[in-house]
Amino acid sequence: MPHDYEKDGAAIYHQSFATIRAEADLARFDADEEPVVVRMIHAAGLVGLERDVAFTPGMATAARAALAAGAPILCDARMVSEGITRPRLPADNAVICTLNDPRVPDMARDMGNTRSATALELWRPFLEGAVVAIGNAPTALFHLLNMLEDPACPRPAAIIGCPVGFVGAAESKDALMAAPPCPAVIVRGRLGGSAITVAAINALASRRE
Ligand SMILES: C/C1=C2N=C(/C=C3N=C(/C(C)=C4\N[C@@](C)([C@@H]5N=C1[C@](C)(CCC(=O)O)[C@H]5CC(=O)O)[C@@](C)(CC(=O)O)[C@@H]4CCC(=O)O)[C@@](C)(CC(=O)O)[C@@H]\3CCC(=O)O)C(C)(C)[C@@H]/2CCC(=O)O
Repeated sequence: MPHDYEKDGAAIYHQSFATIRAEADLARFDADEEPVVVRMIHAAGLVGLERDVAFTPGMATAARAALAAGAPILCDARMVSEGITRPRLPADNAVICTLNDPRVPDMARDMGNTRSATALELWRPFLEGAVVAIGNAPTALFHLLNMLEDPACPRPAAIIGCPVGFVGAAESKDALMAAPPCPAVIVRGRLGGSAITVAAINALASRRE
């Protein structure tokens, strides 16, 4: 007997988002934030994630405006940059991931840091007004915060700071929210990851759903 299952992609999304809106407590999010949180929950398959999502005031509005104005999107990992749905982007925005640049391994050895963190040194020409998406590497978020301690370092328009894991993830996100250098959103604690981060970008790039 063949399995019967939903085969219409739009219907699957519709049903998922309706389930999330029925089950999650989204009351504290504004109209620009709510669709972002819905997509983050959707990517993680985890109602309850909303309790750990923290925006600085106006972050979602600022990120939407930056993307509409053509801001580049700077990603820590290819898993993030590859997940961004290009047709959603409002201004054919550049999506940049420098992790696999051939200069990075030698630079990382010289800097004594991970490739993920070191790759951010190649962001400097693109950083002003950019939307940053860090979904994997805690060291990348820590290094970005260190770069931005220099007042001469160009400022991004917004940071999605959702690295994941057990070493440095919670600490790097706490550091971001303790002194945000620009509008930011995080998922507190160990939770995070490339899929959740991509989902946030894809929501911010879309008209409200
Ligand atoms: C310590 C690292 C962590 N990686 C995690 C989780 C995942 N990483 C995957 C993959 C495929 C990649 N991770 C690298 C970024 C690699 N991961 C690290 C580093 C060693 C250090 C980063 C850091 O601590 O901040 C890092 C290498 C580096 O020198 O920077 C990756 C580049 C490794 C590689 O393939 O060379 C690669 C990224 C590929 C890309 O997309 O461009 C996983 C899929 C794991 C797997 O393969 O099993 C997974 C994905 C998680 C996600 O949602 O993004 C952690 C948990 C973040 C961990 C850091 C924290 C910890 O607690 O250990």
